[in-house]
Parts: sequence; structure tokens; C-alpha cells
Amino acid sequence: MTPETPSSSGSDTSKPPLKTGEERLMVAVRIRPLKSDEHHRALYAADRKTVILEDADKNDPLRHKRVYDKQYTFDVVFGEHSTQEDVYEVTTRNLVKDVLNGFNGTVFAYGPTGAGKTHTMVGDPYEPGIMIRALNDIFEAVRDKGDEYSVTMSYLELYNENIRDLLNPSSGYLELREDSRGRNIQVAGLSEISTTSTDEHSVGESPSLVPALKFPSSSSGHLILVFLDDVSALILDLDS
Ligand SMILES: Nc1ncnc2c1ncn2[C@@H]1O[C@H](COP(=O)(O)OP(=O)(O)OP(=O)(O)O)[C@@H](O)[C@H]1O
Repeated sequence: MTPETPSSSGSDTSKPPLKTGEERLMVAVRIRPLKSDEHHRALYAADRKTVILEDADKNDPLRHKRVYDKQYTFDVVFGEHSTQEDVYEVTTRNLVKDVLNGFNGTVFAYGPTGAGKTHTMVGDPYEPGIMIRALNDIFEAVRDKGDEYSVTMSYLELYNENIRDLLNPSSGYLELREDSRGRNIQVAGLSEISTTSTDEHSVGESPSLVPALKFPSSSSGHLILVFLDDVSALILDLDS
């Protein structure tokens, strides 16, 4: 990332949220509120797409009045007062609609410790995060169409390059396998369970989610919800 470069998608993003079916990468930044022991904000949202990173030596008298603040542009920037709903609405709601239509989607949260990944992806019962909202939307959408969809779920953790099945932790470490053409990568032996609601399996309890390496070969939709914490992933498959 260099200052004042366009965001990764490089496309006109003046109208988030994404429309359903639009195929592209969206990079969003969320700035969390300062904690009680943090007294100075060096990074802030200048507008809905721009982050300013303040120059650490700004007050150095030797540097006179020269300003070295850096400006970075993203598809969307959420300021410290952004709500969980706002973040979900802009980044993920339409992705869920795409998954229901058979497309594949991944939501991937990345950031240093304490940045707010868990808060944004999982949240709490009062302020549910992206994962919970996405799952609820999926289950709500398929509730009345039980004959049209089946939902299966896998849940894995990748930590220190070891993969564990969080739905069956006693199975030990699992291996990645790919077919001869390298197209279909699977975690061998990963549990896959049928599910009909977020209540049925308590997915919010183990909040470290990572890249689910299970890519589709059929027309079914796959949603992969990931956050790099201790690295684990929740994979939802929708077959219609
Ligand atoms: N947008 C936000 N609004 C209010 N509080 C927030 C927000 N983002 C993060 N926090 C709070 O900041 C603290 C750190 O956030 P969180 O645990 O989500 O970080 P993390 O990126 O998951 O960290 P780690 O990688 O260490 O697990 C938590 O107390 C969380 O509630």
C-alpha cells in the first residue's frame, strides 16, 4: 500500500454497498474507538473512503511546519462511530444474497492484535457481528424454502500450520488434499454437518475463525467466513 494509491479493486466504488452478483474484491477499513489507556489518535477517517495516518514526528520543532501525514484510499472506511449494522450492510449483506444465488463469497478480517477483528466478525449478543448477521440472513432466506436449499457447515482452525476440526477436535490434525489438477482443495476428513439455524450449533463461542480451503466444483454457493486470530474458519455450503 502506498500513499494516495487507489484501492485494490481499482474500480469506481462511489456507491457502496456492492450490488449482488458483482464480482470484485472490496477492501474496507474499520477504525475502532480509542481504549481508555490510549490518549492520542494517529489514524482517522478523513471521509468515507480515506484514512489519514498522522506523522509521528509532527511536533518535532526541527521539522518546522512540514506535514508528512499520509493518506490512503480504500473502497470504504468506517470511522470509530460506525455500527455493526453499518459494517454488515455495506460489506456483506449483498454477498450473502450472491451466495444464495449460487455464487461463492469470502469475508476475511485481518489486523493486528486488538484491532477489532473479533468484535467486527463475531461481536456479542447485543452487537452481533458479520458472522452472526450473515448466518441469520442465510437461515432466514432458506427457512421458507426448505426443499430448495440444504445448508451444511464445517468449522476449522488453522494454527501454527496445523488444521483442526472444531466440530470434532478429537480427530487430531487434518491434511490438505488437492485433486490432480490442483483445482479442488479440501481438508481431508473435515466434518460437515447439516444445520438449520444459528441456535442449533453455537458458532459464536469459539471466535477464532480462518481460511476455509474448500472450493466448489458444483453450482452450489459457498460462504467462507474467516478471521485471523488464532486462525480458524467457518464454511457454509448451500446446495440448491
Ligand atoms: N468498533 C468497536 N467498537 C467498540 N469496541 C471495539 C470495537 N472494535 C474493537 N473493540 C474493542 O476493542 C477490544 C479489542 O478488540 P478485538 O478483541 O475484537 O480485537 P482482535 O483484533 O480480535 O484482537 P486479537 O487478535 O488479539 O484477538 C475489545 O475489547 C473490543 O470490544
